[in-house]
Amino acid sequence: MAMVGELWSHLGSTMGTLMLVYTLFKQFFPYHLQVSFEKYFHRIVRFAYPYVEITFDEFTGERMKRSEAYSRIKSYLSDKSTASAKRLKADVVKDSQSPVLSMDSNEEITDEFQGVKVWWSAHRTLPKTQRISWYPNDDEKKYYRLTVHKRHRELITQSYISHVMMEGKEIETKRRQRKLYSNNPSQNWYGYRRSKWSNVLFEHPATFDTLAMDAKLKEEIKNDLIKFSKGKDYYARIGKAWKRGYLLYGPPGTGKSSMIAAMANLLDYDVYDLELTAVKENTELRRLLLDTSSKSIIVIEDIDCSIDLTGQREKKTEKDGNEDEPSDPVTKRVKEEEKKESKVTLSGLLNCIDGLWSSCGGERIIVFTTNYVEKLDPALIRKGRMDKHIELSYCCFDAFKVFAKNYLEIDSHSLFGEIESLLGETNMTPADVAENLMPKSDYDDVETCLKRLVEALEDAKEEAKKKAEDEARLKAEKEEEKQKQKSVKEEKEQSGKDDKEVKENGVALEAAEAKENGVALEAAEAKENGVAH
Ligand SMILES: Nc1ncnc2c1ncn2[C@@H]1O[C@H](COP(=O)(O)OP(=O)(O)OP(=O)(O)O)[C@@H](O)[C@H]1O
Ligand SMILES: [Mg+2]
Repeated sequence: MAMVGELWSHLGSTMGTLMLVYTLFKQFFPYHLQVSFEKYFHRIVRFAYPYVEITFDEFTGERMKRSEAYSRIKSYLSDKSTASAKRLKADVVKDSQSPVLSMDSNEEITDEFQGVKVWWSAHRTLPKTQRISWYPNDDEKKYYRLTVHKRHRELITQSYISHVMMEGKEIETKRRQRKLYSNNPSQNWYGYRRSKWSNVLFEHPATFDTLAMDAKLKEEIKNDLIKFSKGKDYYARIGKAWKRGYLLYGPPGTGKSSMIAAMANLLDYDVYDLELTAVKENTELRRLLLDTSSKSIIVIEDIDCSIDLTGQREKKTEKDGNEDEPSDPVTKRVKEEEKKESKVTLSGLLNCIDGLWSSCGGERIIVFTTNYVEKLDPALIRKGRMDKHIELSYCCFDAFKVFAKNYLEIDSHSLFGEIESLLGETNMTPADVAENLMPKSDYDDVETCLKRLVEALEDAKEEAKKKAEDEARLKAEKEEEKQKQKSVKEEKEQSGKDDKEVKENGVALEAAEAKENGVALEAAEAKENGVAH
């Protein structure tokens, strides 16, 4: 690859002559003549200049999002510039060891495509007003410029640029260190850091080989993921956004987070760990998701704790709020505003998962985890949103064998039979099985570790039995208490009935007596009247 100095030799004698005229004119003519000459000179140069220039800015769009084209060109050129550019910049670090080199500002290199020569240069423009600051200037603009002869315009715009983008992406993918992102609170989104996500290198060692679970289920999940990652054309053909949702549920310590790490390692994806409680509202959530890259897994852990799924939490906060309601109307208003602000609603989340926004930006996997699947709103986990529901449960014998292989490097042992039947009788999480199997000192051999597990399983079985007995006793006591209360109630009702009868009888007696008395009185009166006549 030749240096860009060659570019000028291609401009030919016309440009050379023009430059010479310009220099002479500037030296020998007075200033007021220079000004009007310069105007015409630039027009002539533009007319005679036989090249097309294309600029690629580092940031584009209203939201000043980093341009993907810029990063791809950077990767593409870094390969080329390592061999030819004189000033290089070491800015990205791969495998924490080898720095990745790229072309420094104002450096230029040439490239060749189908026999056509093109020139690339890196630029940086500084703001007009300089200010003293510790931080890099926000107004600083970086860009690459591609220069090519006019007659190759079509080839360059139609084929060369796509070739650069594709190669650049491939180099990026090969080189990139996978990252684990976590969302920043929105007050940190602007200003110097200007980032919605913070990241660290993703170095979780879990893989599907180290994941202890049912072998058939494991294979099924792996195939599902691989099929998804290769499904670009398929998804385009059936008219679906290229994304897939997984719901991982099960008790604590059954490997939900480990499975997410294994998924990322299998597919070579980044992980975005989205903390929903730090997101104030639906629009913020949308912005966060728009700012994720393709080939990524977006994770919302413990989804049941992160969002008001049923409306109950909302009611609860309102009730709580009433308890210490401020009397001052201004504070009350501020509190109300705050309450209104900190809300990501279920519908907002659903919209982000499979609304129109969700299709922006290429392949993505969304994973929700929960310990309580029954608490989740069916709308959230219906197929199409969470396409695959995976239950991670207590350790089975298949899962134990994976641990035995990984932790103790054994495929069989005389204690395996006993362990298998104990695992069938009692519930122990993979996390607990792993902890018991792990050698605790250099003196712990295979036998010791397996025996420790057997003991732990027996203890767990005993405990579970005791717990079941206690529960049964408690249930029986409760039942007895209920029966007692029932019979007391019945007795009371009975005695109430008796009282009523007594009362009713009393009233009837009184009525009969009154009647009798009334009749006697009337007879006496009639008699008296008769005597008088
Ligand atoms: N299925 C498994 N395979 C391999 N290791 C496991 C498995 N389950 C648990 N572990 C081990 O137990 C530890 C805890 O597992 P993990 O964090 O994946 O559980 P979890 O299901 O995400 O739990 P929680 O619901 O509390 O978040 C991990 O460090 C891992 O080593
Ligand atoms: Mg977890």
